[in-house]
Amino acid sequence: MDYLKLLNESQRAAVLNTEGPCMIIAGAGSGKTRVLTYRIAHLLEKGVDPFNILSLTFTNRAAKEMRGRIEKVVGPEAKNLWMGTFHSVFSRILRAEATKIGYPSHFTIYDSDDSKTLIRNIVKEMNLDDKLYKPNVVLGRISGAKNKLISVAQYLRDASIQADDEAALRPKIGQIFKTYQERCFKAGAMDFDDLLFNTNVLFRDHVDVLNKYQNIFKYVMVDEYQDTNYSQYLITRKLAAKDRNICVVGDDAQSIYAFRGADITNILNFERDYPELAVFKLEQNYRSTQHIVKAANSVIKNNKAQLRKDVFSENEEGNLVDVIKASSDNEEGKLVAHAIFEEKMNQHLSYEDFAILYRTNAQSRAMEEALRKMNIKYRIVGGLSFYQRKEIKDLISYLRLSINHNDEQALRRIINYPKRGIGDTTVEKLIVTANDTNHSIWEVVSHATQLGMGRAGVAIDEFATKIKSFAVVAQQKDAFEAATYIAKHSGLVDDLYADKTVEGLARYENIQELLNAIKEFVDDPEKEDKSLPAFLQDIALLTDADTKKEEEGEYVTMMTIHSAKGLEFRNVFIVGMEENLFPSQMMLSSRADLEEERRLFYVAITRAEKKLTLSYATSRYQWGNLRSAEKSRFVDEIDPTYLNFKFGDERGPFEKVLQRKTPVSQLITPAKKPTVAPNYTPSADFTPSDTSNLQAGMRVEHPKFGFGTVTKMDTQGNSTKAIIEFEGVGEKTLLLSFAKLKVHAS
Ligand SMILES: Nc1ncnc2c1ncn2[C@@H]1O[C@H](COP(=O)(O)OP(=O)(O)OP(=O)(O)O)[C@@H](O)[C@H]1O
Ligand SMILES: [Mg+2]
Repeated sequence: MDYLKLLNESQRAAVLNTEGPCMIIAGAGSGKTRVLTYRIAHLLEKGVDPFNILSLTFTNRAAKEMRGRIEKVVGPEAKNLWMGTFHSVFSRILRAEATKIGYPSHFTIYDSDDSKTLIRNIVKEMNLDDKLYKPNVVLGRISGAKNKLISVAQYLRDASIQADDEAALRPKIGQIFKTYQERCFKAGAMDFDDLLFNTNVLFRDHVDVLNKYQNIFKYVMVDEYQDTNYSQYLITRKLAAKDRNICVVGDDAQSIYAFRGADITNILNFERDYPELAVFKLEQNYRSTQHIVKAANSVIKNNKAQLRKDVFSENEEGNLVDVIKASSDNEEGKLVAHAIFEEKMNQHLSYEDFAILYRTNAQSRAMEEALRKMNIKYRIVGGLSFYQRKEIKDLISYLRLSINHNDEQALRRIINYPKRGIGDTTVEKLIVTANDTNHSIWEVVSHATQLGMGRAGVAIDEFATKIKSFAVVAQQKDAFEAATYIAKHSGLVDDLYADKTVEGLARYENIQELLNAIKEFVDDPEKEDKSLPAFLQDIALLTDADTKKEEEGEYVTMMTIHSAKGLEFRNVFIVGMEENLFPSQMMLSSRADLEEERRLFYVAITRAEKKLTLSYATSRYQWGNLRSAEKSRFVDEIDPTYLNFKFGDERGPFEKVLQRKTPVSQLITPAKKPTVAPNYTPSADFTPSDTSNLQAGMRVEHPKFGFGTVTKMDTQGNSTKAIIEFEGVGEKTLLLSFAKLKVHAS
């Protein structure tokens, strides 16, 4: 019971109070997540079966971390806990039960790109004005409705739930919504919101299923409860209705997802639903210095809508909050980069101790440039992730279509990629036929020759045959073997391979990287299901905050404030503290919006443990124009006793750094070598490459990297990697089943 010693009195009380409904609404850094973690550990110690505990977190990463901590207390049993985001836990349940609500168990999960493309297509098919019916706007409306559990029928019936401008400006949103749902259903696909919407449908229409899960989840816990929407609220309420062992933790002052339907009334509803509720208050912040906590308090007290809390810290007083003023966004980047470098050197820190937070992803560019110039390594969380790249989406579409032939978005993406003579008109024809006859596009595709599609018919037929053969492979092999097979036989690899530009090579390497990721998935002892559908589900459910690439070394973390929720860093920089940027221009028209923006600032401040720095620029490029900018009102809301202004003209320590004659270079990792061998022309034909006897020391040739020597072979399971030092290019790790290599005598 050592873990109980790691808690203060109120935290301990909340941990020990395992039975019945319980709510902890408490300030930032007060140990809410810690309480949840040890509460679960405590339940397990008391003998509760891990299979009976459900814990819902904000990101999959948070779940993983929590599981790790619990494992330290109770051992490997922690693996059996149900943990993850709402979307990942409930998609797992939907997989098992999908057929009950008319979906295939291998349903596809549409990401927001798929959803928007589908909407764009529907708008086109309906001959509507695409400037009025922008995919973003339409998807926003559809998503808003689903999060409130409003069905298409209800939406069409009840004009009062439509937004103000709809009747006049966009009267067809309801119709688009209807077609969109029909098309998703026909494609055997659910979008993100459907995962929650359909879980509610499942539990509403199938009492036996609901009972089953009520009996499984004897204890339900939700972190970041302030950011749940109505649909999530209802799911947890239904699940907990039998045993009423539900514990939610959150902080109303950190509610930042109203735009996605998060609803603060869920906290009030909770009190109404469970009159026997035990409420715990935590007020001591363990994360931050006193100055940081006080600065945060002075900001949030400007909000009218909030539950009263007195958050205090008994940590050291700490540094004042630095405020950096720069003359431009580029200078801001430079000053921040220098401040990071300076602080790291003076305090003997690691780059891992630093985070740069911004309001929108677009702000990362100037920061990245500055960091790169200083050779400070950084990693961006979220943003355009690996899985959104074109070539990756192409291969994933092949994988998806092999698993679910009805997947319309996947099919449209690759039916003529690589080119196989199925032109746009043919594709249009297929879609019209599918819509007119109420079939899925695949059903039309697989009967193309009967439908008299002419010459294209043959190509379509071949395509269908290919996909069917992929399905067979996917059924028999693990995710890695299946994906490698599909990558090769789809023609995609050859197509990328034929592109000899630097970008082409990068795309080719990305495909390799995806296969590496699948290999890792298959080799992960924690994954029970190694099949292709399991892998696809895994990646479909990554949240923005999950897309951090795990790389060796020390990196400064960069991300939006939204993604930083729940995290903590020793040193935090909040950049772009300017009017119209933060608070965002779009959030200035109502008090509610402005208060949400202020809560976002509160979240940002409270991520810092020891030191907080705010920065702003007096001019900035936005949409290609240089604009003058003004310091954010939020800076002025902080009690000036806690601030230390560092103006551009009295830079002091900065000046010294800026003038330093690059001693910095000694810390620099050498610039990346080019990835294409310089002045190299292939000496041979690479098609029949036999690498079965490849060994360290052998000399090889690669059509892009040129000549090299094998330094190491690495076999794991049935996959072998060769580590090769290429002349003029450097070391590369290649998967043998995939690499085109010619072996020369050593
Ligand atoms: N009783 C305690 N003794 C020492 N450290 C603690 C204690 N409680 C919490 N902490 C530490 O304080 C930090 C903040 O805790 P935690 O992340 O659980 O807070 P939180 O309330 O979930 O914060 P947020 O509102 O940002 O989600 C963590 O580093 C945690 O380990
Ligand atoms: Mg937390």
